[in-house]
This record gives sequence, C-alpha cells and structure tokens, in this order.
Amino acid sequence: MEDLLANRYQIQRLVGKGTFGSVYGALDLKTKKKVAIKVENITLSPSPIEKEIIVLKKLEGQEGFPKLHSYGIYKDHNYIVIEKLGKNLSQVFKDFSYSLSIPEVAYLGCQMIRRIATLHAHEIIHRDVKPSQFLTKGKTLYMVDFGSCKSFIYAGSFHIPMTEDVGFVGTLMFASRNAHAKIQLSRRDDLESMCYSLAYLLRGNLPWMDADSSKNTESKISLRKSMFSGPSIFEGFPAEFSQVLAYVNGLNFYYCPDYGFIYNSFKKIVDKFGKSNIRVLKKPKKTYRASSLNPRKRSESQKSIRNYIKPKIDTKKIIDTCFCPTEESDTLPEFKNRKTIANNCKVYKSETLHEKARQ
Ligand SMILES: Nc1ncnc2c1ncn2[C@@H]1O[C@H](COP(=O)(O)OP(=O)(O)OP(=O)(O)O)[C@@H](O)[C@H]1O
Repeated sequence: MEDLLANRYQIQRLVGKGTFGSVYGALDLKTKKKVAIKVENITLSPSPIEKEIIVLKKLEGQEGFPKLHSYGIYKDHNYIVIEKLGKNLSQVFKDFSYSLSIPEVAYLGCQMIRRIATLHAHEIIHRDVKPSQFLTKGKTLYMVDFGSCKSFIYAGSFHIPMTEDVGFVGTLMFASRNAHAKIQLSRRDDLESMCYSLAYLLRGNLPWMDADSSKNTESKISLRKSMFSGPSIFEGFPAEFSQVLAYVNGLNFYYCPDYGFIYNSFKKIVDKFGKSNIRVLKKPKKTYRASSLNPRKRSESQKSIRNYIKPKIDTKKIIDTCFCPTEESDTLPEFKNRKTIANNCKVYKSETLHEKARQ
C-alpha cells in the first residue's frame, strides 16, 4: 500500500488483515484526525466493501457503529475510510491473558445484544458474529465488518424464505449450526454466534475447538458442534447464560427475537456481581467538562450537543418492548407468568403467513 492515499490519507501502519482485505491506520491530512482505511482488491465480486458502504450508510448516527468518512477507488483497490477504533475483543482477551471475569463477559454481552438489536432493526443480519467483530473505544463496544451482511427483508415487507443448500457463511468456530447445515441464516443465527462468542470469552475455548488446529476442519467442527453446542457449554457459569442459549435455540427462523429478555439476562449478572471490578470498556482517560473549557471551546461544545442528531432507531425501545415467545421459551422460568407484550418490531408478511400455517 502506498504511503499517501487519494492525496489526503497518510497511511501509518497495517492494523489487521481479514479474509478479503486489509485495514490500515492512517492520518487524515485535512482534518488531522486518525482514521481506519479498509482496502480490498477491485477484482473481488461481489465486493464486500460495497456492501459495507450500504450498511454503514443505513446505520449512520447509531451508537456503536463506526462513522463512514469517505470511500472510493484508488488504483486497483476499493477503499473505505472509517472512524478509527481500538482493539477487537480477541486482542483484548489476549491482553487479559485469556481470562475475563463473569461480570466482564456479561457486560460485553449487554453491549453486543444492543448492537445486534440495532442492526436487526435496520432489517440487516450480520452473518459473521464473533469476538473480533467487536471493537472497543472508550466505554462503547463497536460492531464492525459488514461484508457478509444480508437484508432479511425483500420487496419491502417479506421475510426471506427458509431455503436450504445455501453456501456456508461465517467463521467456522462461531458459526451457528444452521450455517453448517447450509440453511439460510436469519436473526436467530446472529444470536447463536453471539452466545458462542460469550462462551469462548468465559471459558477460553469452545468444545469443538481442537488444540491441534489442523484437525479443525468444517466437517469435524460441525459434528462436534451438533453434539456439544447445547446450554451445557455454560456449565459452571450463571444460569442466565444457558437460559439465553436455550431461548435462542428455540427461536423459529422467522421470529423477531426478544432482545429485551437477552439484555436483561446479562444485566442481571452484571448487577449481581457489581460493576466495580470491570476492567473492559473503561472511560477514555482524557475527559473535559464543558465548564473547564475556555469560553470559545465551551460554546462550540454546547453547539455540538445541540446539533447532535438523535439516533433514528431507539435500541432501548427495541430492547424494552420486543417479545416473541416460542413454544420452547414458555418452558423457561423467566417466561412463567410473563405477559406477552405487543411486539414492537415490524411484523413481516411471511412471518404472519408462517404463523397462519402453524395454526
Ligand atoms: N475501524 C477500525 N479501527 C481500528 N481497527 C479496525 C477497524 N476496523 C477493523 N479493524 C481491525 O482490522 C482487523 C481486520 O478487520 P476485517 O474486518 O477486515 O477482518 P476480520 O474481521 O479480522 O477478518 P475476516 O474478514 O476474516 O472476518 C480487525 O481484526 C480489526 O481489529
């Protein structure tokens, strides 16, 4: 990669390499701000970066998603310039010697489910949820890499059908069982991958991970996952984790998951253990209070607060009001005596059709 991209971005260092491209840290010579630049070869078709641009535009202004600064083609590369974030959760895990505490993982879970709920509220599924797709910056966990995303809605209001024999999408270690069975993925699969990510961060391994990496073939992982991916992967940890996985395993292809139930389950763990020893997602060191700024900076800061555009979709509302019980979830203790709250999520046509077929 050349040192200067598009006459504006001074490439500083390679931050990471993905399956399809590389991410560089760079300095925007115009704004003097640090940015991240993702590049891929122009010959890739379909282009993951093109997909990423569409998704990032849709998510503009949402908490926990990087800002898209610009994009374009430079020589034989597509590129996007996005907000520079910190380390991903795999790197954070390594920094903590592969040992995070129960409340730390539950705290990360609270933010993961909020990001996934926001993405789903925009009718998009991620299809490659794993620890390295969540990056830290200050107190916020960001979700990145939208190259595998897909809209689960077509023609405005139809949920995609549950087709089989689709190609494998995702990452072997964290993919849902449906991904291995080559069944079309839907919202439930992002949640299953989230559960495996949390189990990995709690345990430091997953039952289908062979220490000998050459033995981690798709067929071996798929077989072991079908045997060992039940709620027992959370054995020895607070019951809320396994209850969430049991709930997710009971979700129907078309259902809008109950993000509120999942969020509250993780929050219950955080509340039980307390937040005082949580080392991840700490406040940035430098904080300025408006009153300590000089008058000109104070007025700029107040103006930027006034100009702050409220997120179009309120994740808290999705978290609080979305509830779609399944037959299996009725058997969980949390669901006993719980009233069905009107589902705030849009009801898609095929979901209604599916309901009718069930009756
Ligand atoms: N906005 C960003 N700021 C800082 N680092 C980033 C940013 N986006 C991505 N990265 C880093 O770059 C690395 C590569 O990211 P990328 O999304 O291309 O691939 P990946 O998720 O690691 O791998 P794969 O494509 O195989 O899923 C990530 O590990 C991440 O830590």
